[in-house]
Amino acid sequence: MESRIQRVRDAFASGRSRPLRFRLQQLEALRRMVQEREKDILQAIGADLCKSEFNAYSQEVITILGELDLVLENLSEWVTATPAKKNLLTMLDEAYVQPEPLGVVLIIGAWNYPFVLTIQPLIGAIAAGNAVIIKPSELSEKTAQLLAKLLPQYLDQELYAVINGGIPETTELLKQRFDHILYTGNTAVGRIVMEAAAKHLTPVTLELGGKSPCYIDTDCDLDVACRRITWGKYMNCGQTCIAPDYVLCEPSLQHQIVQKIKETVKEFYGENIKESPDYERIINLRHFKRILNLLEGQKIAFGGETDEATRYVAPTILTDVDPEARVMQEEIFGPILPIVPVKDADEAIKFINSREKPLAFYIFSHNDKLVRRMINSTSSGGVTANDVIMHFTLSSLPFGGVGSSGMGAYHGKYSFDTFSHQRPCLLKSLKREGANKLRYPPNSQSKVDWAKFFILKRFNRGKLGLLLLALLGIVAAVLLKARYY
Ligand SMILES: NC(=O)c1ccc[n+]([C@@H]2O[C@H](COP(=O)([O-])OP(=O)(O)OC[C@H]3O[C@@H](n4cnc5c(N)ncnc54)[C@H](O)[C@@H]3O)[C@@H](O)[C@H]2O)c1
Ligand SMILES: CCCCCCCCCCCCCCCCCC=O
Repeated sequence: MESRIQRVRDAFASGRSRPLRFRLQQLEALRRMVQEREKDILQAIGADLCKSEFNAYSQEVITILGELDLVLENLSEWVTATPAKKNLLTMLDEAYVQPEPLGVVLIIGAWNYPFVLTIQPLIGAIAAGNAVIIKPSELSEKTAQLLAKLLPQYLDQELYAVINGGIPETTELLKQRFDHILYTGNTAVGRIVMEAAAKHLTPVTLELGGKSPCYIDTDCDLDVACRRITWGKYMNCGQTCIAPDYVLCEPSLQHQIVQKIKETVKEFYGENIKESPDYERIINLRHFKRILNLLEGQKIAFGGETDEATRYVAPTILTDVDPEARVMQEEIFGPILPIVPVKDADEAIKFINSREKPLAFYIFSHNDKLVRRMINSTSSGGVTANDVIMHFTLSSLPFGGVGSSGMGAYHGKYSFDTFSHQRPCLLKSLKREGANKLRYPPNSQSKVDWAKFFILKRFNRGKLGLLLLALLGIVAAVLLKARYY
C-alpha cells in the first residue's frame, strides 16, 4: 500500500498534474470514458443496485456529464490568480491570491450512488491539479471493479490510482498521509476518518448523513407536495443521503398525505411495485434486516411488504409515530416514511432543533414568509423548499453537511476550492526602502502615527479613491524621506 501511494506522491512531485492544459486533457479523457463506456457504467450501477439503465443514467451519469461540461468551461478562469485589494503601504506592490493544488487527495466513495459519489469529487480534485487515490465502496462491487478497470485506461495511471477493498484496506489507507481526504458515508465512519486524518493534520471533507426532516404546512398544494416527496423518498429504494427521512405535519393532514402518496406510488410504480423496473432494492442483507427492525411496533398505514430473497421493501408509510421510537433514532436510509404529528410550524422547528443537524431540510408551503422563517430558525446541510433532493443537482450550490451530517462541501467551483490551497502572494520591489524606516526600530509615537495613517486609512472604491491614495502615498513618502533621512 505504501509504495503505491509513494508512486502517486512522486507523480505529483513531478509537477505534471499542475499545467492547465494537462488538467483539461485529463477531464476531457474522463468525459470520453463516460461517453464511450456508458453501457458498461449503466450495467455496473444496475447490477449493484438493481437499477434500470434509465434511472442509472438520469440519477448518476447525467450529473457527471454536467459537472464535466461546467468545469471544462470555467477551469481556465478558476486557476487564474485573483488580484487583492491593497493599502497605502502596498499600493505600489503586486498582491493576489493564487489557487494551488494541495497534493495527493484521497476520495472514499459510498455505495448508494457509486458512480457519481466517486467521480464527482474526482473531477474537482483533477481540476485543482492534484494527484488522487480513489477508494470506491466495496458494497457496490461491480461499479468498484469497473472504475478500477476503466480509469487507468483513460487517465494518467501514476497520478490517479484506484484502490479497491473493504474496511481492512480502507483502515490501512487511512494510516497513510494525504493532503486532503473526502469521505462519503455514515457519521460513525466519518469520525474514524477524521481521527486518522488528525494524525497527519490532513484536512477532511466529510459527506455524511442524518435524518432530513420534511415539514408539510396546512397551506400547501398537497397533491404536488406528495408527488415530489414520493419521488425523492422512494428513489433508489430510499437509499439517498438527502431523501426526506420523516414528515412533520399537523395531525389533520396525516390521512390525506397517506392517501396521496399511496396514489402517487401506484402511478409511479404500477399495481405490482415489485415488477416495476423503476423500483430498486436494498443493497444487502445487513441493511435489509436493519430496515425491517425499524418497522417493529409501528402503525403501518401503507406498504410494509418485504421479501428477504430479493431484499425488497415496499414503499411504506408509518403514522402517529412516537418521536422516541427506534425509527426516529437513526437515519432510515430505506423506503420507510414515518409521519410525526406536530401542533404547528413552531413545534416542528423545536423538534428539528432538538436533534442533530440534518443533511437536508424540506418545507412545503405556499406561505413564503413561513418558508423563510423555518429556514432561518433551523440549520441543515442544505435546503430545498417545495421539493426534495433538487439542491443536489445545482452545481452553483455547495453540497455538504453541518454538525453530525458533515463538514466542507463540493460540486462545481466549490469542488475546485475544496481541493485547492488559496495562496496569498505579495510581490514587492527592492526599491523604496525609505518607507520601511517606519517599521524598523527604534519605534516612536510618530512612527506609530504614520503607521496608523498608512494602514488604517480607508478610501471609498473607484478611480478618485485610488488617485487620492496614490497622491497621499507620494506626499507621505516625500515627508518620510525628509523626516528620517
Ligand atoms: N453526504 C453525502 O453526499 C452522502 C452520500 C451518500 C451516502 N451518504 C451517507 O452514507 C451512509 C450510507 O453509506 P454507508 O455508510 O453504508 O457506506 P459504506 O458502509 O459503504 O462506507 C462508505 C465507505 O467507508 C468505508 N468504510 C466503512 N466502514 C469503515 C471503517 N470501519 N473504517 C474505514 N472505512 C470504512 C467503506 O469501505 C466505504 O468505502 C448514510 O449515512 C448516507 O446518508 C452521504
Ligand atoms: C427534465 C428531466 C429531468 C430528469 C432528471 C431530474 C434530476 C434527477 C436528479 C437525481 C439526483 C439524485 C442523486 C442524489 C445523490 C445524493 C447523494 C446522497 O446519496
